[in-house]
Amino acid sequence: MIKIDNLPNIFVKAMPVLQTLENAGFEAYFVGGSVRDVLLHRHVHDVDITTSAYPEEVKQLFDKSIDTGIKHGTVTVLYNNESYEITTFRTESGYQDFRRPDHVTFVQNLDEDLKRRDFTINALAMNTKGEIVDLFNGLDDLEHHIIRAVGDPETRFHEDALRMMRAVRFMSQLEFKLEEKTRQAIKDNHQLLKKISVERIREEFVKMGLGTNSRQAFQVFLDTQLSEDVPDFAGKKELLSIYPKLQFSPTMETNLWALIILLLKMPNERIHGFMRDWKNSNATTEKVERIINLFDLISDHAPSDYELFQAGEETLVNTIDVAHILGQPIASEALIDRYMALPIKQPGELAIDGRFLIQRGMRPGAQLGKTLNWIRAMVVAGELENNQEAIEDYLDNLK
Ligand SMILES: Nc1ccn([C@@H]2O[C@H](COP(=O)(O)OP(=O)(O)OP(=O)(O)O)[C@@H](O)[C@H]2O)c(=O)n1
Ligand SMILES: [Mg+2]
Repeated sequence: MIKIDNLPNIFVKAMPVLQTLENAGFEAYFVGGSVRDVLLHRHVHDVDITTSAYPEEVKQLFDKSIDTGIKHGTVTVLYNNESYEITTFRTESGYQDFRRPDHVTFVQNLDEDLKRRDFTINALAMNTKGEIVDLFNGLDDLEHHIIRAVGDPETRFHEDALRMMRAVRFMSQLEFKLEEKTRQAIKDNHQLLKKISVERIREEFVKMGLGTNSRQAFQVFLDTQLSEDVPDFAGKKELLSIYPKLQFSPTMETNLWALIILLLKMPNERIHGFMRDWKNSNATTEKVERIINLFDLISDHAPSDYELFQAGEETLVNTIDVAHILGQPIASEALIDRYMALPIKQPGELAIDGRFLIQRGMRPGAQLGKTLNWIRAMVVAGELENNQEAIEDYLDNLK
């Protein structure tokens, strides 16, 4: 049996939680992503615990707990200022709608619990001694970098169709290959994805897009027809097939969306609806629109200092990144240098504000806004010094 020595601190800190369960006569294991990631020497961001104890029994053993998903057997326990999700061994049955089990059945052993998990590499468990339980050759698949469904892939995808998106997401994040039967089952069942909420699909899509192997994963996303069953991608395979041929992968969510929008050759007035279809936040949508606007502007002409100022640093850097990924020649260093040399880089850096103009006797209103914009433009253009006295002199001379 494989045994991990020198467990990362996140496991060491959680060990007393497992020990508490064991001391009370229950079984307890780390399971899922944390076990996979420690074996891959990847960063472990959280640990999930599975146990033979029923939720009520778990709650009795710890001072502080929250019923996060008690219907599905999950209790969140607070221990030493950390929170841990503890889920009772369970199977799932009766998948009426291809997304969430109708009901869960608690089971008495770990084997039954591991059987219903999505991929062999996610069906590994680890006990308090650091020993790995591997019922489906997950260790072998980890070693050979293979994503393979546990047991029958069709059954796994009918239980939860989101798992098909998880398959390509893990391909991208872990740089793994997709086992042939698992791939075929996705191809045969991609339309089940229609039943899944856009929020859940988006989460996996973004993780795929930002993974280090996103271009290879995207190719499989297209080949298996998964792309036909996500918002606004149906019938767009040809345009999207550029993605796997790009030189680099995006590392920011806003830039991923901007790339997709540009590849889809989307008219500007469609962007808002597209982002809404994917249930993106207004904040993300606004950032993406700013990137597209600047991209269009830069493609059209060399931006003026004021246009660079209006774009702002974040949008400028992101737009340069997007252009770079698309292989568009763009004088990125010169643009950054020019931006850095601007007398002011943000509206708030102007030496005066509206209040200052009002103190000088201007009335609040549209004219005041125009004057402020005008002064700002003069300062950005380097035609007026950014200090109160210079600006006052300038305004006095206008009279
Ligand atoms: N649709 C799903 C979602 C999750 N799981 C199981 O629940 C575990 C935890 O799920 P989750 O945290 O969503 O994924 P992780 O594999 O832990 O990956 P991540 O690092 O993104 O958290 C998975 O490893 C897998 O065993 C599953 O079988 N089917
Ligand atoms: Mg996880």
